[in-house]
Amino acid sequence: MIVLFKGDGIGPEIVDGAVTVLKRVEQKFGHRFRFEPALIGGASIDDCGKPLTEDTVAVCKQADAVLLGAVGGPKWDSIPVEDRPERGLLGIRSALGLFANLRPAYLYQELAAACPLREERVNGGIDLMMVRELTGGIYFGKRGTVTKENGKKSAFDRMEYSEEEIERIGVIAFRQAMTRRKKLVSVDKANVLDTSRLWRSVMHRLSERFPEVEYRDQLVDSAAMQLVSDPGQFDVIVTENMFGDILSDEASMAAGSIGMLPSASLGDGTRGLYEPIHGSAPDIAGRDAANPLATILSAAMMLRISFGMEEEARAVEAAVQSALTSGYRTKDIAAQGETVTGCRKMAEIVANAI
Ligand SMILES: NC(=O)c1ccc[n+]([C@@H]2O[C@H](COP(=O)([O-])OP(=O)(O)OC[C@H]3O[C@@H](n4cnc5c(N)ncnc54)[C@H](O)[C@@H]3O)[C@@H](O)[C@H]2O)c1
Ligand SMILES: CC(C)[C@H](C(=O)O)[C@@H](O)C(=O)O
Ligand SMILES: [Mg+2]
Repeated sequence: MIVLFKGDGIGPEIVDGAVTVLKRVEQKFGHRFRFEPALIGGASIDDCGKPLTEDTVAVCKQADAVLLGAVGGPKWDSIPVEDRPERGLLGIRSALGLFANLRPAYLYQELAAACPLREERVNGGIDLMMVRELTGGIYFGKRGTVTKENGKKSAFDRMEYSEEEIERIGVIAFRQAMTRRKKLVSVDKANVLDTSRLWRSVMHRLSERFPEVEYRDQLVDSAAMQLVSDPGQFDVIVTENMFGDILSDEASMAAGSIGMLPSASLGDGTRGLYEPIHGSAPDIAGRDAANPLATILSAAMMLRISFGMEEEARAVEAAVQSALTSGYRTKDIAAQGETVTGCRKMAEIVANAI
């Protein structure tokens, strides 16, 4: 069973696109997926006042996989942070124990013109895997706002990591590297933060267990710079929650658009949550202008990881490649003068190419 969280903004449009493709996979390969629609984020707030309910969490715990569009938008921006749509997303990641977030960034040759980096920076190709810790760090630490004696406020967000949390994400990253080009960069801020120094010492220990992996550490500010100056050098990057959030949006531009980057959030078993890395894009919502490919590629990751359907996953990825090779472009990936295809049509083109 697949829980479908359409969410907010462009969420319904891009999830519909992914479902169009999954229905084609059913037809072509003789499967039958059971889709279970559920509410999260602003859609859930509008329905019952909460961004995620216990009943919804219970349904997700019964599921094989969860496919999510995006949450959030201006309508809910003035709600206190604990009740905002984004809390629903953090809540489901945490409730399902999804500590490992895999965010592959790949530049399709056809999209080189859409990439804002100069050609010589990307012509060696870009194919990297960001492994982001997802249920710890500053996102989940103690936080608060206090009023001081002088009447002014002070706020804090605490960042904490245990060795166990670092080790389990590190193991995932080293294993990813072993299945790829065997290069791993761990990104931290060890020249300032204690959490980063602990992070680094655990990664060093792990690197002895994976001697075939060429390992190095890099400070986050320098990594941010290198991601735009020479993105092709990276194979696997492992980093903590907030650095990974920021660096993956940055890496998406090396791939041409944030509308191209899928993700898988995983825990100990095969159940996963699959979602594009981008948000609800309120500026283009409801206009059939969103790029559905990140969500479609997330569905491909779901087929591969949660359902063990390698052939089907490859068929979806090949269909995305074929749509791009045939010249179809949503607005975000269209170079000057290229014809623009809408969200629904793009999904149909991909589905028909399977
Ligand atoms: N996983 C999630 O659900 C998630 C992720 C990030 C942000 N958000 C939320 O989304 C809301 C909007 O955030 P934001 O504007 O900072 O980031 P965003 O990722 O929604 O949008 C940033 C820019 O990228 C464009 N964009 C994003 N996805 C696109 C797609 N598929 N096709 C074409 N263009 C696309 C948008 O139009 C916008 O110009 C906020 O409420 C934020 O909290 C949710
Ligand atoms: C919406 C927000 C909570 C989320 C995050 O920061 O993890 C988003 O930016 C993402 O990248 O999935
Ligand atoms: Mg983000």
